[in-house]
Amino acid sequence: MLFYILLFILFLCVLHLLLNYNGRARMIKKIPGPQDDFLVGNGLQIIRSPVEFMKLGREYGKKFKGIYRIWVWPLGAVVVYNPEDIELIMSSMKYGEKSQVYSILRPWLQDGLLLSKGSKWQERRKILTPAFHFKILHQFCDIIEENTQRFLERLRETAGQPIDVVPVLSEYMLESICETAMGTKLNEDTSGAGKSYKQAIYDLGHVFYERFIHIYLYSDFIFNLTSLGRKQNKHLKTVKNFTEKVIAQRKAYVNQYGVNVFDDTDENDELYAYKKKKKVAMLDLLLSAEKEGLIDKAGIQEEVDTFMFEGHDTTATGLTFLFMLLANHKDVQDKIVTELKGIFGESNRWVCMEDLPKMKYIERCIKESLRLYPPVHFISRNLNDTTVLSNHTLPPNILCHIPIYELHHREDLFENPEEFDSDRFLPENCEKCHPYAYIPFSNHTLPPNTLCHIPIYELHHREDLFENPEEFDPDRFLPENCEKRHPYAYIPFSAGPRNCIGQKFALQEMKIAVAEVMREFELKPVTTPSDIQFVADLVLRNNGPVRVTFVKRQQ
Ligand code: HEM
Repeated sequence: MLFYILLFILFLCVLHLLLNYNGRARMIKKIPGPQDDFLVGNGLQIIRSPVEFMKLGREYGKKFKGIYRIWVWPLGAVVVYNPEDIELIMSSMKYGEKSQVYSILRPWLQDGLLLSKGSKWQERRKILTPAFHFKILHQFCDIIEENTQRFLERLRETAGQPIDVVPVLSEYMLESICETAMGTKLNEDTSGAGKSYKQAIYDLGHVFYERFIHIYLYSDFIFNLTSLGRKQNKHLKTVKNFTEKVIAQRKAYVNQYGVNVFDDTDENDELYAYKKKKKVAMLDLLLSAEKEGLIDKAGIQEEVDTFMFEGHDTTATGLTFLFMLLANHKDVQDKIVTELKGIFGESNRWVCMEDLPKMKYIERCIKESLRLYPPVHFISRNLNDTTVLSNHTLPPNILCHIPIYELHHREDLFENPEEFDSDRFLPENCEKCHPYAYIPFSNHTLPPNTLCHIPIYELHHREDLFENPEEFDPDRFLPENCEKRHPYAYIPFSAGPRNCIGQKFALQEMKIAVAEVMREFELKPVTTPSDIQFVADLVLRNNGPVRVTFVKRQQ
C-alpha cells in the first residue's frame, strides 16, 4: 500500500514539474507574480466571487509594478500596465489579435468587429468606419436630443428623490444606439423586448464571468454539458431574437421608403454613401454592403450584436460613474453651469453639434471620469510571437543597455548600497523609492501565444502617472497637463488601429447628456465613491445601485 502511495506522490511530483517547470513556464515565471500552488499554479487563487476577484486585481495591481504574470497550465498570462509596454502591444496590428479569453464571447458576438481578426476585421472596419464620420454624427445630434428629452422626463418624475441611475441610463443609452445606429425607435416598442434584452445581457455577464475563472469550462464540449451552458443558450436566444427584430424592422423600412445610400455617388468621396436627404443608420451601410455581396445575413447579425452591446453598456456605465462623481463635487457642477451659461445664455434651445467643441470643461470632466472608472476596464491580446517587454521606450535602431547592477548600486538611490539590508524592502522604505529604481525583472522575454491582459483600471490609477490618482480632478486634462503624459498612460477607448470605433459618438452622447441634465438639475450625493465595490463583469459595475438625487434648479 505504502508503495502505491509513494508511487502516486512521485507521479504528482513529476506532473507538477512537467506542468509548471517546462520551458514555456520557466520563461513566463521570470516575471514577478503571485506565489504558485502545487500542480495548479495560480489556478485556485483566481476562483473567487466576482467582488473578491476585482479586489484581488487591485491588490496585485498595487503590489507589482507595471507587469506581473499568472500561470495556470497551459495558459500563461502576463498582465501589463506599463505605458511603454502597452504602446508596443497596441500601436501596430502585429498584436491585433484578441486573446483566448474573448472566445467566451464568441457564441454571442461571433466574428463581429470586436472579435474578428486579419482581413475580415480590416474589411469590416472599412465598411463601418464611415458610420461615425463627423457629418453622420452631425445628423445624429437631433436623435440623441430627442432621446435625452425623454430621459429628462423620467428624471422630472422622480426629482428630489434618490434614484438608482443604472437602469435609467441603460435604457436611455439603449434607445439612443437603437435609433442612431440601427434606425429603430425602441421607445415605441410595447412588447418589452428591450427590457428583456438588457436583463439577458446582464445575466450573460454572470455566465461569462463563471466561465472566465473556471478554465476547464473553456472547452465548448464540457461547457455545453453544464447548467451554465444551458443558461447561456437561453439568454442568447433572448438577445438574438431582439437584434433579429431590429434588423427585420430596418429592412422593412428601407424596402418601404428606400434609403438609397448610393445616391449621388462620387467614388472618391469616402462619404458617398451618405449623400442623400434621409438620415442613414449604420445598419443601412451593412444592408447595402449585403446587396453588394460584401457581407451576408450572419455577418450583419454579428455586427448588430456587437454594436448594440458595445454601443450602450459602455456609455451607460460611463455616465453612471460620471453623475455619481458630479453629485459628490458641487464645485465641479458650479463650473459646468458657468460654462453652459456662456454657451446658451438664458436660452433653453437644444444642444447642437456646434456647441460640443465649446464644452471644454465638460469634456475634461468626462475624461477624468473615464480615467477613474474606465467602463472597459480590462482588455486582452494574444502575443503571437516571442516578445520582449521592457520598461523603457527607445528610438529605433539604437542599442540601449540597462546596467541593472549599476542602477541598484547607486548611492543616491540606495543608502550604503553595498550593504546587505533586507529592511530596505519594508513597505514604508519602498514608498520613498522611485518605482524604476529597482527593476530586477525588466526586459522580459515571453514565449509565443502568451495571453497579454491590459488592466486599464490599474493603469489609470498608477500613482507615478497620475498624482493623487483617487482624486477627481478634471484639470488633469488641461492641454498643458496632458502634454507631459505618456500617450499610452490614458486609454479608456484602447489605442492604436484596434481602438474604439465609436469613441467620438460616445463623447457626443455623453456631452449632450451632461449638458442637458446640468442645465435643469442640481445633483445631490447619495452613493459616494467610497461606497463603490466593483464586481467582475464585461464592463465596470458597482455591486449594487448607484444612487443620485436630481433636484430641479431654480430658473
Ligand atoms: C464610453 C464609451 C465607450 C468606451 C469606454 C469604449 C471602450 C472601448 C475599448 C476599450 C475598446 C477595445 C476593446 C478591446 O480591445 O477588447 C472598444 C472597442 C470597440 N468599441 Fe467601444 N467604447 C465605448 C463606446 C462605444 C460605442 C458608443 C460604440 C458603438 C457605437 C463602440 C463600439 C466599439 C467596437 C465595435 C469596438 C471594436 C473595434 C475593433 O476592434 O475594431 N464603443 N471600445
